[in-house]
Formats: sequence, structure tokens, C-alpha cells
Amino acid sequence: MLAWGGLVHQYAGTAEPIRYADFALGPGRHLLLRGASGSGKSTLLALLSGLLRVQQGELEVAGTSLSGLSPRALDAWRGATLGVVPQRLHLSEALTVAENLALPALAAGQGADIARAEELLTALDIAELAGRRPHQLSVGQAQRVALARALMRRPKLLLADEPSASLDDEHALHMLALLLDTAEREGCTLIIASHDGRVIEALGAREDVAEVVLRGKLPADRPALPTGNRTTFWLDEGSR
Ligand SMILES: Nc1ncnc2c1ncn2[C@@H]1O[C@H](COP(=O)(O)OP(=O)(O)OP(=O)(O)O)[C@@H](O)[C@H]1O
Repeated sequence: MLAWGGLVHQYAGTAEPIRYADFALGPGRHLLLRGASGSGKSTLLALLSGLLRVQQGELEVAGTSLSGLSPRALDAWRGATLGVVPQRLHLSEALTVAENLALPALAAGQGADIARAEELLTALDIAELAGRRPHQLSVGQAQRVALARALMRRPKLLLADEPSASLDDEHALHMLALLLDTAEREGCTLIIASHDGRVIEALGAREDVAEVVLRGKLPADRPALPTGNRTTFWLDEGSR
């Protein structure tokens, strides 16, 4: 479902590349991606989403090798394969909930799938909110809408970036459970990027969640360290 090898990314104007130790996620498993600020989480998420092109190494996501795809092919692949719940939800204030859900299809040049929107709003228990605008929603309701929007095109991968940020304990754990339940029901692989201790603790108890920890400040000669279903990765900072 998800694997990379020899993956290296270097931003223009920087002295050293970011190197990711090899990794493969088995079928039926989800992934928690965590690491200190600057350790390369956002870069990895952007690579996995096809927002950054692979410069070096192999990256396979949902059966597709992203390494050789053109920007246009990456755009098409992303829309058909990936659902994203961003940290800032980016719901359009000018549109109702139902209209927000229609956006992914419209952006892909397709008609709005009203039946799919109704199905998701019902499954996420927010059917009565279809006519509201985002500012008329609670934080938790807005997150459900963003989750529904991410699922509109039946993605194979669901990516949630810091889903518990700005939520209290009860809502944070509820959101996590909702993401896991929804991923199971929809049959998609969940990738959560988080440095929230509540999320790390809750997911650490689950056998079906693998964990990648990016650590930017450790020596370069430390290899990947598999510990059960945990895998710790270090960025290669040998010459920094
Ligand atoms: N556009 C860019 N140009 C140059 N360097 C960048 C760029 N984006 C990120 N970097 C650098 O690449 C490294 C990894 O950054 P990245 O944003 O992936 O880390 P992160 O783990 O997501 O951090 P945070 O948790 O603070 O968002 C950092 O050293 C950062 O300064």
C-alpha cells in the first residue's frame, strides 16, 4: 500500500538533503507519522501526496510508483487516490456544507455526486447540517465536514494532518476514533501526522497502526530500528 526506498529530498538553496530510511506499510495497517519540528514530516506528506516530486529514490503509494509521474499525472493520481483532512480545514465560507462537499468533483471536472454527499453526511451523523455555512458549525462538526469532503471521491488513502490540534481531550480522542472507524468502513489506509501525546498514546495501543518517528538530530550511522510494529527513522544528518 505504501513503501519507499532510498528516498531523498533536497530543497533548492539548502546545503543538505533530507533522507528517509526505507519503509513499507503492510496491507490492512494504518500509519502514525511523528517527529520533532523540522524533522521532515511535512516534506514526507507532500511527497506522499504528490505535491512534491520525487527527486531521488522510489516511492510507491496505493500501487502507483510516484517516482516517474509528470506533474499532470500526479494531479490526476492525487485526486483519484488521496483524501486529505488538512490541519486548517479550508472549508469555503461562501458555500454551504453540501456545496463544500461537491468541490472535489467539480475541481476534477466531474458533476457533483449528491448521493455520495448524503451518504457521508449521514454516516458521519451531520446530515442535518447540509444547508449550513462553515461559520455556523462547531469545531467538531467542521472537522466531520472536512472528513466527508476528503472521502467524496472514495480515496484509497486518507491523510489527516494534526487532526487533534486545538481539540480538548474528549474531542481529540473522539476525532481519532472517528478517523479510524471511518477508514475501516471506507476500506482506506489512514495516515495520521501528529505530535500530540494523546494521539500517540491511543494509537500506540493498536496493533493495526505502524509508527514512523522522524528524528532530525541523531547520528547518521543509526539505521532504521524495527521494534515490533514500531519503526524509528532517523534523518541522515551526517554532514550537517
Ligand atoms: N521550502 C523549503 N525550502 C527550504 N527548506 C525547507 C523548505 N521546507 C522545509 N524546509 C526544511 O526542510 C526540513 C524539514 O522540514 P519539514 O517542514 O518537512 O519539517 P516538519 O517535521 O514538518 O516540521 P514542523 O513540525 O515544524 O512542521 C527543515 O529543516 C526545514 O527547514
